[in-house]
Amino acid sequence: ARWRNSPQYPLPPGPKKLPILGNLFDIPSKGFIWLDYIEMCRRYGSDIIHLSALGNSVIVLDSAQAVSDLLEKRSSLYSSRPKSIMLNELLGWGVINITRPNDDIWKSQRRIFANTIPPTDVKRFHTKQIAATHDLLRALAHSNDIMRDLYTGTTVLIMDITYGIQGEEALPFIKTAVEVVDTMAIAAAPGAFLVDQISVLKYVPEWFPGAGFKRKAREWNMLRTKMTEDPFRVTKERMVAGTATPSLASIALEQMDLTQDIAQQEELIKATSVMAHIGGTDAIVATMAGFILAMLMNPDIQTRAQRELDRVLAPGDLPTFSLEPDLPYIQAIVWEVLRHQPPVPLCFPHLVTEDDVYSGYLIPKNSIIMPNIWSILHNEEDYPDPYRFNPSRFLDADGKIDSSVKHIGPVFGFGRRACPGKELALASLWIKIASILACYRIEPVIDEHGKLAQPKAEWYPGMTLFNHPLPFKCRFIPRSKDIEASLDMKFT
Ligand code: HEM
Repeated sequence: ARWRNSPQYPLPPGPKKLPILGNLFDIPSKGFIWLDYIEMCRRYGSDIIHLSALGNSVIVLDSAQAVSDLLEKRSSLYSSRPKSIMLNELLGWGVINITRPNDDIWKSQRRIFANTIPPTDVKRFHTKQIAATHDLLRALAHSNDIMRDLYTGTTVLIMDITYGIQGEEALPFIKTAVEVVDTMAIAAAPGAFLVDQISVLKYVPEWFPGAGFKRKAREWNMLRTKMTEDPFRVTKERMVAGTATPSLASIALEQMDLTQDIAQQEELIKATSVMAHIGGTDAIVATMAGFILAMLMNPDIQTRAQRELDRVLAPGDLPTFSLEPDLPYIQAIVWEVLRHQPPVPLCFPHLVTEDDVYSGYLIPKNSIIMPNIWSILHNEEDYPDPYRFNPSRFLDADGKIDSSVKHIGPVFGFGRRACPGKELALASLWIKIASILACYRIEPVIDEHGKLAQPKAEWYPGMTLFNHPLPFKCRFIPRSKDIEASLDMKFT
């Protein structure tokens, strides 16, 4: 085993372990696994439980307190990542920030992020965010595939921010990106591939019965290379030609230390860029789709948001970032969408690098730590009636932001590993949500009997670490023709 028991402290509670296999059959593997883990913690009456499977030690943390005590306050111990053979080695993703152990390569990539997308200066991307939002508004006017339009809009923006690849030029990159993110989500889920439990399996030849994972891995690795190399090449060519616009990749390339190994620095920038592309797409699309569903299911909330916008905007105007302080209800909607359906409900697993003791329990070195973000954001004490979609929970009696309500920070992870795209993501979501509500009434489609067909609001039920809605249909009905001029288009 890669971890060991201690004679002094017991392991945290958890299901009974079988010899060798441990809890292999207790580990949830069907979908919505965050709910299974909540249930398991309840069963053992503990906000920290222990599981093991074929030599891996897994700790599930179920409360804000435990997560803060360990992942935040003891961040130096709890900020590595488990090694996934499927994801890191066979698919080749071991080079990017999110999968990297807490080594120098990881630190360098975080530094590139901090220098090129600084959380204190997301303003530098406001113009790009507004342009992408207006493109999305135009696309939604005639949308017959909302998910596709949300993906397109999100990818176009992140390609601009990451590589300076703008508008329609970005479209060819989208197909690869969608496929890649799916493969990563499947490969990253603990227990998804047996190869991660039994590492010698990686040497099995591809044609061997049962070695389908190797064929998959080879195809998925080719996709990764394509997604990493193609856009980076474009940025470099443009820099040479003098036609590049500022982007994460171009700024980082300009900031390279020419006295050091250039090839090595380029590899780091390439990895940071593809990471931004991946991190900046899927969670935003899931959140936007979740927002649209929430508006369809809660027409009164939509009406209240539109009233707030109508009080602040002149007819024909679209929201700008300077209006943020005047639109607290829109802010509350953004937070509530993220809280109600967090896009990455079990975070990305952390790894503890030393033996530790917490609440009288041993946390063995090399344990995989799974903080349950879903559970933290559905805690009844912090968020009464947590399954109800209710943006007002973030506001006081005067409709202002109530600073005593717990912030949705956990949705972006913890400690030194916390999402470096947080501020960029919140700004993108805010402007898109405010603008869609200003421009359109979101309505169900009309069925063959002439009745409003309320969508079912279903979420992907398979085994994945990413929580996202299944495709659905709705109508975007322009609220006023006055906006046509701002968008430079005609609605009909
Ligand atoms: C709604 C949007 C987003 C959500 C909910 C989200 C959530 C998360 C979460 C939960 C983690 C894991 C943190 C941890 O392990 O403690 C993470 C990591 C990360 N995210 Fe995001 N993210 C979002 C958008 C973005 C964007 C826009 C970018 C980049 C432009 C980005 C880049 C990253 C990177 C690079 C990491 C890895 C950090 C590391 O391992 O050091 N994310 N994100």
